[in-house]
Amino acid sequence: MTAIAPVITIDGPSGAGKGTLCKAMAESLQWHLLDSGAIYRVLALAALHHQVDIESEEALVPMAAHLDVRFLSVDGEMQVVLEGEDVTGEIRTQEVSNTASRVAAFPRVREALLRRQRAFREEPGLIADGRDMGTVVFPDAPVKIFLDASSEERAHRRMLQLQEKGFNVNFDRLLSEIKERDDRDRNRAIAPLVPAADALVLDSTSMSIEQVIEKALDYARQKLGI
Ligand SMILES: Nc1ncnc2c1ncn2[C@@H]1O[C@H](COP(=O)(O)OP(=O)(O)OP(=O)(O)O)[C@@H](O)[C@H]1O
Ligand SMILES: Nc1ccn([C@@H]2O[C@H](COP(=O)(O)O)[C@@H](O)[C@H]2O)c(=O)n1
Repeated sequence: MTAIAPVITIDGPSGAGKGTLCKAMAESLQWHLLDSGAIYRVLALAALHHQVDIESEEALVPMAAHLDVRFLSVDGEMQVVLEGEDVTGEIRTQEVSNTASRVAAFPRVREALLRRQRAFREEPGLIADGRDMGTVVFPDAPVKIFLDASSEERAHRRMLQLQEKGFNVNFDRLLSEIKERDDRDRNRAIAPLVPAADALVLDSTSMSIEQVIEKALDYARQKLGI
């Protein structure tokens, strides 16, 4: 029998620090990385580019099934190529974030993207970042972490991140967008954002990035016996 590669799932709401944690864990363990949110973002961008009705599940499903996307690693950073075009920056806009969470609410869209996500599971192991990694995509993962933080702290982190990139941002607007996206992700009928029953819930509101990484790595190593 072939051994199946282990997976560490990191789920949680927007801005909790999942991407930062996953990148650090993948580097430390030298494992593969899946940014599942980027897949939903690419689908949203493709729909916007091709003027596909984002309210139509019927129209989105074939797009999801045939998405021409490649994830490349360039100098240790993920580069996203959609239909031959580098869209790494474009998938991070507010418009794409909001569209992604709308298209992600359709059951058949999620179904169409399942196999693509599971294909990332390769030796020596996978760190999977998302909303339903531990509950739906990799329910058999030996290590599951649900990373949380208050919505105010997450909006504050996002504000600093955008300011560092030179954007002029409004805290109240960011907070309300975060709450709106959380609400949609938590209350959708399929694969809602909830901690898996066997996940370690980590509230990072008052933790530094370094503390979160240390705690998550200690937990994973102890569970995996490595
Ligand atoms: N514990 C922490 N304390 C302070 N800032 C943090 C912490 N963790 C992450 N950050 C910062 O918060 C911002 C958002 O983090 P990150 O992109 O990792 O979140 P995310 O959960 O992946 O968000 P999304 O789901 O929207 O992609 C980044 O600028 C990151 O450096
Ligand atoms: N497993 C996932 C991952 C993401 N989504 C949806 O995509 C949006 C963007 O995700 P980011 O992690 O890049 O912020 C997110 O708001 C979710 O609606 C998802 O449903 N499942």
